[in-house]
Amino acid sequence: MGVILNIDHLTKDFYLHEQKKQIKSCSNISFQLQKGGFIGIVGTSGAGKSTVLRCIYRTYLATGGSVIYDSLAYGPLDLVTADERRIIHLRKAEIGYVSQFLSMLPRTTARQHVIDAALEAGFSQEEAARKAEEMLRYFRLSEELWELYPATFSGGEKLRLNLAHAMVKAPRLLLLDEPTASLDPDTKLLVRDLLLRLKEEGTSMLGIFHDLEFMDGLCDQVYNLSKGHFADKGGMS
Ligand SMILES: Nc1ncnc2c1ncn2[C@@H]1O[C@H](COP(=O)(O)OP(=O)(O)OP(=O)(O)O)[C@@H](O)[C@H]1O
Repeated sequence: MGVILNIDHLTKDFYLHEQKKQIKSCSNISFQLQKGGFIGIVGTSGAGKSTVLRCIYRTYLATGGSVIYDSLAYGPLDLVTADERRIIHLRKAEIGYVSQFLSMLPRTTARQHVIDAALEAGFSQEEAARKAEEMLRYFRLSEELWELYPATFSGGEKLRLNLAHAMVKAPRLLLLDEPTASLDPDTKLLVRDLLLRLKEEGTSMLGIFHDLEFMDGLCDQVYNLSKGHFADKGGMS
């Protein structure tokens, strides 16, 4: 199968200019994700879990180390140093990211937001519209909301829209930052089923979840960031 993501001594420091203070967000993180694999990330609060995902997605620029991603478009590429144009292409076509927070253009309806993601991934207009509907239905976003701007949606509605937006692309690599944090148990199960389906279809995934039960049977390995090594399946070793 091979390795899709090789993270080597990844380090991110922040310098707070006003306080003249250096913050170590994550230090010397090294692990590999196999193609089609699913690694769950655990660790104490503040250990740097979100920072690692953001450095991979390049919303944060790492201060040290490398993140070699075996891309379809360019072959093996260091996401820490890759030029912005390539990063933008990979986000559109290959790498998905879901967090608890919705980020979208202000005057875009819920339906259009998901269609845009499918178009970016290369689907035709007709396919994009069909796939967007399928995802919105799957995540049970009420049809009454489809033509509205999501600014007024509830937390759970925003999250379900986020999931539809990320998953409509069926990305090659999916980064999940606590995507189920504010969901009810039924919707959590929907997310879990879809992640299992994506896994069967070959998507490689890296996810932060606080719910260890949710991770059970989904993740092949659990990486404990605070301890810097792979933990038992329960994630607590
Ligand atoms: N933009 C930023 N500027 C300054 N410090 C930051 C920034 N982002 C993260 N940090 C710091 O880096 C450390 C790690 O944060 P991060 O959000 O990655 O932790 P986490 O393991 O995901 O925590 P939690 O489980 O509580 O969400 C924290 O001390 C945080 O304050």
